[in-house]
Amino acid sequence: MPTLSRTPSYVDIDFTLKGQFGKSSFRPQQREIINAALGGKDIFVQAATSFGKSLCFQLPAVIDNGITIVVSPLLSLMMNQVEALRASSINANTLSSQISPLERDRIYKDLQSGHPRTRLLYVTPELCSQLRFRDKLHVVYKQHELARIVVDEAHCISEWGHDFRRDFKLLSWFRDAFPEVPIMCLTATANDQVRRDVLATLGLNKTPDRLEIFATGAFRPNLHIEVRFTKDEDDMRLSNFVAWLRSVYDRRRQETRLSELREAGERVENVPGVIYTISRDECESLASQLRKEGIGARHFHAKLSTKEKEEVLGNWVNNVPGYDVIVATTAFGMGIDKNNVRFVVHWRIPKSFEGYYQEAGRAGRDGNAAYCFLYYSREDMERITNFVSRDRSRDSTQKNGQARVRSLHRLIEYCETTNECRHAAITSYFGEKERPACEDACDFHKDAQDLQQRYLRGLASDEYICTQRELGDFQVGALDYDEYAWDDYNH
Ligand SMILES: Nc1ncnc2c1ncn2[C@@H]1O[C@H](COP(=O)(O)OP(=O)(O)OP(=O)(O)O)[C@@H](O)[C@H]1O
Repeated sequence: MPTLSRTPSYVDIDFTLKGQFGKSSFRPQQREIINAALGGKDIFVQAATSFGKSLCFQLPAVIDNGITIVVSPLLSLMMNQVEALRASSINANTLSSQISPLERDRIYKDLQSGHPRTRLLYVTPELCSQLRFRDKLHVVYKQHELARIVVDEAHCISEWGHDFRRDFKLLSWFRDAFPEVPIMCLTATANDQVRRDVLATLGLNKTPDRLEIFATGAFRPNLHIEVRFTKDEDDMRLSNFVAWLRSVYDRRRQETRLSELREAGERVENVPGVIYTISRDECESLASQLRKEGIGARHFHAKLSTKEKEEVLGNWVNNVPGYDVIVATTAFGMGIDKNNVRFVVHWRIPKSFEGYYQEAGRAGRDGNAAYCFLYYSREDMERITNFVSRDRSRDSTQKNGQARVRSLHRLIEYCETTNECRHAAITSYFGEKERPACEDACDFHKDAQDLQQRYLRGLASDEYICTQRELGDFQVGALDYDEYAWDDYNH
């Protein structure tokens, strides 16, 4: 059996952090995770969005001998990470449908050499099942150069997870084929059941003394979380959102703030944000309505060409005027790492609790205050429930179907609850016992009475919903969901 040459203990990880990644210090727990990885442990990391999980495998990959294989569900996520690593002069590549045949051959030759120059290779789970790729990994393994397998967004392995993907289950092959090669898996959104399932599927639970679990909790104290109530008959979303954004602009126009902005070379309207909608049509029409209100909004969904997507994303990331707000479907999500996103708005209730929090987690990655609103109506709740039930019977496994329905029910419950801290509801959903120190970072803590009144005034009554349900008003189709907004995945 090939044994891997592990990194010597005198390696200075602070030096690599500064020199190669340009960061001055580790965030809490990153050092411990990286040291455990360098010690050859299997690792499960569950940490909040924007924690800095990527560094936990990228830094060891730079230090360790050999190549690190990173399995990732999304093309956009891979491309972003590869670009960022290359910008730090790290030899990173991706083997995906996005690269040219020439580039692909070059990478396969690199693997075939047994001593690849590539330090991090990003691949899809689908590729990991292909014989050609597996054969090349065996060559590398025999040369003791397979340093680590990383499974990013590891909740996709579990049928109990909201984003289950069948090909992730087949990753169990890695432990069987390369028993000594350490495996690291990372996620922001796993409850206990998902975690157990991930560890069992990857075979990590069979060797508990090799395994270290790091769970830092889901609480993001800088996110101000609110649910805003509305109904079809008196839909206030647009006026409410525009009024809120204008009030933010007005605050930025006040004298002291304005001079600070001038000094920083920032525009008043450069308040970057994302609005999540569910249908492509709504995504386009809302962006256009916002432009009519003088807001620099652009739409983003799975049906845009790669060139269009790159243009919208690039201009938004670079704070170009006219690209302040992205109106997107879920095609825009994981892997978006813009640090000054000041708000994430859910225009309608999303399909799952985990999806909601993952998307909200795009906000405030610089640690400064950011706002997360979810516009909730009972009519949407009915529509999305019908949609998820249909989806369940169509293409998911029985377990996964149940898990999705349960996740949506918990999200509905969360929206309809007015007597509890939002952050506490979220961390409790992810199985955490400790109450987060929210202070006033949610609608309940800001003004519980106002929340209760908005709830009573804002929603359609149960009787009305019952009648409309009987009339068949909430059947799937009424909203034209961007079902495979997920078609960004590399199927
Ligand atoms: N020690 C550090 N010092 C400064 N910035 C850091 C540090 N570690 C990570 N970051 C930055 O934090 C941001 C978030 O990191 P990363 O994308 O790895 O988050 P994540 O934990 O994967 O979050 P998500 O699950 O939301 O994608 C990145 O811009 C990254 O460069």
